Amino acid sequence: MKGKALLDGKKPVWAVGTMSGTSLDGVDAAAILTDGETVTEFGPSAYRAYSDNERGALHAALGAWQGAPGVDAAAEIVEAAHRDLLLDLPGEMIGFHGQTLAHDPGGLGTHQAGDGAALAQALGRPVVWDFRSADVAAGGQGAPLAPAFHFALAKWIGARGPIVFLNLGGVGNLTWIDPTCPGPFEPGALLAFDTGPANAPLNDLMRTRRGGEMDKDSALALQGMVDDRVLSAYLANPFFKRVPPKSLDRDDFGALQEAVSELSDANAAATLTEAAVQGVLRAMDWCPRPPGRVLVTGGGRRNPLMMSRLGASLVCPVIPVEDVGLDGDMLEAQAFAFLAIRVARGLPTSGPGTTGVDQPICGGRVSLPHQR
Ligand SMILES: Nc1ncnc2c1ncn2[C@@H]1O[C@H](COP(=O)(O)OP(=O)(O)OP(=O)(O)O)[C@@H](O)[C@H]1O
Ligand SMILES: CC(=O)N[C@H]1[C@@H]2OC[C@@H](O2)[C@@H](O)[C@@H]1O[C@H](C)C(=O)O
Repeated sequence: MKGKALLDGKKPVWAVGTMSGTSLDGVDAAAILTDGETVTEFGPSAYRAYSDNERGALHAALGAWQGAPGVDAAAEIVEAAHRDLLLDLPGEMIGFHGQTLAHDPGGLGTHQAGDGAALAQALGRPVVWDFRSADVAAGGQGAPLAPAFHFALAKWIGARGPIVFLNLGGVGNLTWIDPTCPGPFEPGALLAFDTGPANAPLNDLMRTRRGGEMDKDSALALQGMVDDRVLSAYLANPFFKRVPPKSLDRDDFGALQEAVSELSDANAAATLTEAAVQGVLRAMDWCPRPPGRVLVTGGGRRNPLMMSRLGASLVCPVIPVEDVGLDGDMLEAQAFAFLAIRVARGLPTSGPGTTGVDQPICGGRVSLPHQR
């Protein structure tokens, strides 16, 4: 269904957005009151962790496309987690991202597991979903999509000059913003792209070698030394020279994972942490003008080594988004609530500066309850 029919006028609406991110830790859900252009109010949020079994099944389905073995099971895990989580959260509309299993914008497309139409039926509320496919079909990267929300947040915090939002999730992505532009898709307002792997390779290392979930508080990396040979080989990847916008699949840097396999646990963790940092530093070189601040969101802002290395390497302050009154655990979920309202109003969700698509485009499908 066309989004435009769903919401007329500019009255702010409560929407709930969800994100099941590339770290595979669980599902975040957060409500915001918005007209899709400005944020009026932040609402309640909730988190549902995946169990070890669920995470294992999702992990096993990574890289799989529709119809492949394991994909239906993965989709059911994602939908069940959302049914649990969303029952108690208010919101007239849901922005459902799903779980990215595979992302190949120049080739096979992009694949988020989870059926928004089934969720709309189960929850009795309209669900906006499949946010990335239309952008990819139009020649865009299909990611990142949070930048339109980052732009609204830059206005919300009263930024007067260029700033950067840096998301350190499973994959890293940054958004450079000129908040003096009237809208997110005016030429020059945004430049956004993925920076490289962030927490995903570290999480995988901890899972396979230590049976853990993450390198909590950089405990392991702090005991190790960066392997310069592995790091240089990683940084020679042509991805870093590619002009943005550009996006990544979670496991695009498999060679890095392989290269650290010969290192000790601690040296591997130190090297993967530094690889995430170096990806961001390379990315910062693409900023059209130096930002006044880098506002960090996503779980990596809790990684003390990653944060101190970034802080020591960049000339501007690098601070968690909490320092400007935002919630770094829920920011991406909030983004998909915001994007849902944009879709419902027929507003663009991506543009040349964010996904490289030729013209701003409104992605996302709307499914109403009782209408499959
Ligand atoms: N205290 C901590 N110390 C080190 N790392 C942490 C800490 N807390 C969280 N993390 C890292 O952050 C990850 C979760 O980040 P986040 O929730 O932003 O990822 P995501 O939403 O799945 O990713 P993406 O933005 O790629 O979709 C954890 O899996 C872990 O790697
Ligand atoms: C294909 C896909 O799911 N990409 C994610 C992933 O996780 C971080 C980074 O890679 C970013 O490009 C994107 O997510 C955020 C929410 C985005 O679209 O803005």
